[in-house]
Amino acid sequence: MNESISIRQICKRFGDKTVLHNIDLSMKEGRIYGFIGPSGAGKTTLVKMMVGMDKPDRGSIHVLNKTVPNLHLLQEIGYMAQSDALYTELTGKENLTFFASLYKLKKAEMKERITYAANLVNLTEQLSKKVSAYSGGMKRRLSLAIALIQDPKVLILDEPTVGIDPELRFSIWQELIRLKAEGKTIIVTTHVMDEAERCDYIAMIRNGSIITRGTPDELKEQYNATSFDEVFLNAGREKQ
Ligand SMILES: Nc1ncnc2c1ncn2[C@@H]1O[C@H](COP(=O)(O)OP(=O)(O)OP(=O)(O)O)[C@@H](O)[C@H]1O
Repeated sequence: MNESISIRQICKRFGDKTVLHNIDLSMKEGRIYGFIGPSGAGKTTLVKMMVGMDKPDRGSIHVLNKTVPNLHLLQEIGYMAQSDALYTELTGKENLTFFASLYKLKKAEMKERITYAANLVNLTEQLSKKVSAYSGGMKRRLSLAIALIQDPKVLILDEPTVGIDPELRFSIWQELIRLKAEGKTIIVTTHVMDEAERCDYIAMIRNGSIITRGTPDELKEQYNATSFDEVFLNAGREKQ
Protein backbone atom coordinates (compact mmCIF):
# COMPACT_ATOMS: atom_id res chain seq x y z
CA MET A 1 0.00 0.00 0.00
CA ASN A 2 1.23 3.46 -0.87
CA GLU A 3 1.93 6.11 1.67
CA SER A 4 -0.51 8.96 1.14
CA ILE A 5 0.28 11.26 4.05
CA SER A 6 3.56 11.93 5.74
CA ILE A 7 3.87 14.18 8.78
CA ARG A 8 7.42 14.97 9.86
CA GLN A 9 8.48 16.63 13.11
CA ILE A 10 5.55 19.01 13.32
CA CYS A 11 5.67 21.65 16.05
CA LYS A 12 3.15 24.39 16.70
CA ARG A 13 2.82 27.04 19.36
CA PHE A 14 0.06 29.53 20.02
CA GLY A 15 1.64 32.32 22.09
CA ASP A 16 3.70 30.59 24.75
CA LYS A 17 1.65 27.38 24.65
CA THR A 18 3.08 24.45 22.72
CA VAL A 19 0.07 22.85 21.07
CA LEU A 20 1.87 20.23 18.96
CA HIS A 21 5.23 18.77 19.81
CA ASN A 22 7.36 16.79 17.33
CA ILE A 23 4.53 14.92 15.64
CA ASP A 24 5.63 12.17 13.25
CA LEU A 25 3.07 10.06 11.47
CA SER A 26 2.84 8.19 8.23
CA MET A 27 -0.49 7.12 6.72
CA LYS A 28 -1.28 4.75 3.92
CA GLU A 29 -4.09 4.63 1.41
CA GLY A 30 -6.92 2.20 2.05
CA ARG A 31 -6.92 2.73 5.81
CA ILE A 32 -8.91 4.57 8.44
CA TYR A 33 -6.84 6.47 11.02
CA GLY A 34 -8.34 7.66 14.28
CA PHE A 35 -6.97 10.60 16.24
CA ILE A 36 -8.25 10.38 19.77
CA GLY A 37 -7.47 12.40 22.84
CA PRO A 38 -9.03 14.72 25.39
CA SER A 39 -10.41 18.13 24.53
CA GLY A 40 -7.60 20.59 23.78
CA ALA A 41 -5.08 17.82 23.00
CA GLY A 42 -4.26 19.29 19.56
CA LYS A 43 -6.28 17.05 17.21
CA THR A 44 -8.04 19.85 15.34
CA THR A 45 -4.82 21.84 15.03
CA LEU A 46 -3.13 18.80 13.48
CA VAL A 47 -5.88 18.05 10.97
CA LYS A 48 -6.10 21.73 9.98
CA MET A 49 -2.41 21.58 9.10
CA MET A 50 -2.96 18.51 6.97
CA VAL A 51 -5.57 20.44 4.99
CA GLY A 52 -3.28 23.47 4.74
CA MET A 53 -5.51 25.76 6.82
CA ASP A 54 -2.87 26.32 9.46
CA LYS A 55 0.93 26.39 9.26
CA PRO A 56 3.32 24.47 11.47
CA ASP A 57 6.16 26.44 13.07
CA ARG A 58 8.49 23.56 12.29
CA GLY A 59 8.30 20.34 10.28
CA SER A 60 6.56 19.39 7.06
CA ILE A 61 3.48 17.63 5.80
CA HIS A 62 3.17 15.83 2.47
CA VAL A 63 -0.16 14.65 1.11
CA LEU A 64 -0.15 12.50 -2.04
CA ASN A 65 3.50 13.42 -2.55
CA LYS A 66 2.80 17.15 -2.56
CA THR A 67 3.97 19.55 0.13
CA VAL A 68 1.08 21.14 2.03
CA PRO A 69 -0.21 23.78 1.38
CA ASN A 70 -0.87 23.17 -2.29
CA LEU A 71 -3.85 24.46 -4.26
CA HIS A 72 -4.06 21.27 -6.36
CA LEU A 73 -4.56 19.24 -3.21
CA LEU A 74 -7.93 20.88 -2.56
CA GLN A 75 -9.41 18.64 -5.25
CA GLU A 76 -8.03 15.58 -3.48
CA ILE A 77 -8.86 16.37 0.16
CA GLY A 78 -12.37 16.34 1.57
CA TYR A 79 -12.44 18.16 4.90
CA MET A 80 -15.23 18.29 7.41
CA ALA A 81 -14.50 20.88 10.09
CA GLN A 82 -15.82 20.77 13.62
CA SER A 83 -17.98 23.82 13.08
CA ASP A 84 -20.24 23.86 10.07
CA ALA A 85 -19.33 26.30 7.31
CA LEU A 86 -22.62 26.42 5.46
CA TYR A 87 -24.67 29.06 3.65
CA THR A 88 -27.71 29.10 5.90
CA GLU A 89 -29.83 31.26 3.57
CA LEU A 90 -29.44 28.69 0.80
CA THR A 91 -31.12 25.30 0.62
CA GLY A 92 -29.23 22.06 1.24
CA LYS A 93 -29.18 21.38 -2.49
CA GLU A 94 -27.88 24.87 -3.29
CA ASN A 95 -25.08 24.37 -0.76
CA LEU A 96 -24.10 21.04 -2.32
CA THR A 97 -24.27 22.53 -5.82
CA PHE A 98 -22.14 25.49 -4.78
CA PHE A 99 -19.40 23.35 -3.24
CA ALA A 100 -19.53 20.85 -6.10
CA SER A 101 -19.02 23.73 -8.56
CA LEU A 102 -15.66 24.54 -6.92
CA TYR A 103 -14.27 21.25 -8.23
CA LYS A 104 -13.53 19.86 -11.65
CA LEU A 105 -16.72 17.88 -12.11
CA LYS A 106 -18.67 17.42 -15.31
CA LYS A 107 -22.37 18.34 -15.13
CA ALA A 108 -23.66 14.75 -15.07
CA GLU A 109 -21.02 13.75 -12.54
CA MET A 110 -21.93 16.70 -10.34
CA LYS A 111 -25.59 15.63 -10.34
CA GLU A 112 -24.60 12.07 -9.54
CA ARG A 113 -22.32 13.12 -6.67
CA ILE A 114 -25.00 15.39 -5.15
CA THR A 115 -27.52 12.51 -5.24
CA TYR A 116 -24.98 10.10 -3.72
CA ALA A 117 -23.82 12.44 -0.95
CA ALA A 118 -27.34 13.56 0.04
CA ASN A 119 -28.51 9.97 0.11
CA LEU A 120 -25.54 8.83 2.19
CA VAL A 121 -26.36 11.29 4.96
CA ASN A 122 -30.11 10.75 4.64
CA LEU A 123 -30.90 14.32 3.58
CA THR A 124 -32.49 13.67 0.18
CA GLU A 125 -35.99 14.56 1.44
CA GLN A 126 -34.79 17.81 3.04
CA LEU A 127 -32.64 19.16 0.24
CA SER A 128 -35.08 21.87 -0.80
CA LYS A 129 -35.27 23.32 2.72
CA LYS A 130 -33.18 26.32 3.71
CA VAL A 131 -30.24 25.32 5.92
CA SER A 132 -31.40 27.90 8.52
CA ALA A 133 -34.31 25.51 9.19
CA TYR A 134 -32.02 22.48 9.67
CA SER A 135 -31.32 20.98 13.09
CA GLY A 136 -27.72 20.76 14.38
CA GLY A 137 -27.47 17.10 13.33
CA MET A 138 -28.79 17.88 9.85
CA LYS A 139 -26.15 20.58 9.43
CA ARG A 140 -23.44 18.08 10.46
CA ARG A 141 -24.79 15.63 7.90
CA LEU A 142 -24.77 18.29 5.19
CA SER A 143 -21.17 19.18 6.10
CA LEU A 144 -20.22 15.53 5.72
CA ALA A 145 -21.94 15.35 2.33
CA ILE A 146 -19.95 18.43 1.24
CA ALA A 147 -16.67 16.83 2.36
CA LEU A 148 -17.41 13.89 0.07
CA ILE A 149 -18.77 15.85 -2.87
CA GLN A 150 -15.72 15.81 -5.18
CA ASP A 151 -14.92 12.13 -4.46
CA PRO A 152 -11.60 13.04 -2.80
CA LYS A 153 -8.75 10.55 -2.29
CA VAL A 154 -8.19 11.75 1.26
CA LEU A 155 -11.00 12.37 3.71
CA ILE A 156 -10.30 14.33 6.89
CA LEU A 157 -13.25 14.36 9.24
CA ASP A 158 -13.12 16.31 12.49
CA GLU A 159 -15.66 14.68 14.83
CA PRO A 160 -17.97 13.75 11.96
CA THR A 161 -20.68 11.97 13.92
CA VAL A 162 -21.33 14.43 16.75
CA GLY A 163 -25.09 15.03 16.91
CA ILE A 164 -25.85 12.13 14.55
CA ASP A 165 -28.18 9.36 15.76
CA PRO A 166 -26.78 5.82 16.21
CA GLU A 167 -28.55 4.35 13.18
CA LEU A 168 -27.20 6.94 10.77
CA ARG A 169 -23.81 6.86 12.49
CA PHE A 170 -23.70 3.14 11.76
CA SER A 171 -24.50 3.63 8.08
CA ILE A 172 -21.92 6.43 7.78
CA TRP A 173 -19.31 4.07 9.22
CA GLN A 174 -20.37 1.36 6.78
CA GLU A 175 -19.76 3.84 3.99
CA LEU A 176 -16.36 4.92 5.38
CA ILE A 177 -15.35 1.25 5.44
CA ARG A 178 -16.49 0.88 1.81
CA LEU A 179 -14.54 4.02 0.82
CA LYS A 180 -11.34 2.74 2.42
CA ALA A 181 -11.74 -0.47 0.40
CA GLU A 182 -11.71 1.80 -2.68
CA GLY A 183 -8.26 2.97 -1.57
CA LYS A 184 -9.13 6.23 0.16
CA THR A 185 -7.20 7.43 3.17
CA ILE A 186 -9.58 8.45 5.94
CA ILE A 187 -8.70 10.38 9.08
CA VAL A 188 -11.28 10.77 11.81
CA THR A 189 -10.97 12.62 15.09
CA THR A 190 -13.29 11.26 17.70
CA HIS A 191 -14.18 11.12 21.38
CA VAL A 192 -16.36 8.07 20.80
CA MET A 193 -14.47 4.94 21.79
CA ASP A 194 -16.52 2.48 19.77
CA GLU A 195 -15.68 4.57 16.71
CA ALA A 196 -12.00 4.46 17.62
CA GLU A 197 -12.25 0.68 17.57
CA ARG A 198 -13.49 0.74 13.98
CA CYS A 199 -10.30 2.50 12.84
CA ASP A 200 -7.40 0.49 11.45
CA TYR A 201 -4.85 2.54 13.30
CA ILE A 202 -5.07 4.89 16.26
CA ALA A 203 -2.89 7.80 17.32
CA MET A 204 -3.65 8.86 20.85
CA ILE A 205 -2.84 12.53 21.35
CA ARG A 206 -2.39 14.24 24.68
CA ASN A 207 -0.95 17.69 25.40
CA GLY A 208 0.25 17.99 21.82
CA SER A 209 2.16 14.70 21.63
CA ILE A 210 1.28 11.26 20.34
CA ILE A 211 1.42 9.28 23.57
CA THR A 212 0.74 5.92 21.97
CA ARG A 213 -0.21 4.47 18.60
CA GLY A 214 -1.12 1.18 17.00
CA THR A 215 -4.05 -0.92 15.86
CA PRO A 216 -6.98 -1.15 18.31
CA ASP A 217 -5.96 -4.73 19.19
CA GLU A 218 -2.32 -3.75 19.75
CA LEU A 219 -3.36 -0.96 22.07
CA LYS A 220 -5.73 -3.19 24.04
CA GLU A 221 -2.92 -5.66 24.53
CA GLN A 222 -0.38 -2.98 25.42
CA TYR A 223 -2.66 -1.52 28.11
CA ASN A 224 -4.02 -4.85 29.25
CA ALA A 225 -7.52 -3.59 28.56
CA THR A 226 -10.71 -5.28 27.45
CA SER A 227 -12.41 -2.15 26.15
CA PHE A 228 -11.18 0.89 24.35
CA ASP A 229 -12.44 3.18 27.13
CA GLU A 230 -9.98 1.38 29.37
CA VAL A 231 -7.12 1.86 26.87
CA PHE A 232 -7.88 5.57 26.78
CA LEU A 233 -7.98 5.90 30.57
CA ASN A 234 -4.90 3.75 31.19
CA ALA A 235 -2.83 5.50 28.51
CA GLY A 236 -3.82 8.89 29.97
CA ARG A 237 -2.98 7.84 33.54
CA GLU A 238 0.44 6.59 32.54
CA LYS A 239 1.37 9.98 31.11
CA GLN A 240 0.23 12.10 34.06
N1 LIG B 1 -5.97 29.94 16.90
C1 LIG B 1 -5.63 29.62 18.14
N2 LIG B 1 -5.06 30.51 18.96
C2 LIG B 1 -4.68 30.19 20.22
N3 LIG B 1 -4.81 28.94 20.75
C3 LIG B 1 -5.37 28.01 19.98
C4 LIG B 1 -5.82 28.28 18.64
N4 LIG B 1 -6.32 27.13 18.11
C5 LIG B 1 -6.22 26.20 19.09
N5 LIG B 1 -5.66 26.72 20.19
C6 LIG B 1 -5.33 25.98 21.44
O1 LIG B 1 -4.60 24.84 21.07
C7 LIG B 1 -4.93 23.73 21.89
C8 LIG B 1 -5.36 22.56 21.03
O2 LIG B 1 -6.62 22.85 20.43
P1 LIG B 1 -7.32 21.84 19.42
O3 LIG B 1 -8.57 22.52 18.95
O4 LIG B 1 -6.35 21.42 18.40
O5 LIG B 1 -7.69 20.63 20.38
P2 LIG B 1 -8.59 19.35 20.11
O6 LIG B 1 -7.81 18.18 20.53
O7 LIG B 1 -9.09 19.37 18.71
O8 LIG B 1 -9.81 19.57 21.12
P3 LIG B 1 -11.37 19.17 20.96
O9 LIG B 1 -11.44 17.70 21.11
O10 LIG B 1 -12.03 19.92 22.08
O11 LIG B 1 -11.81 19.66 19.63
C9 LIG B 1 -6.01 24.24 22.86
O12 LIG B 1 -5.38 24.59 24.06
C10 LIG B 1 -6.55 25.46 22.17
O13 LIG B 1 -7.04 26.38 23.11
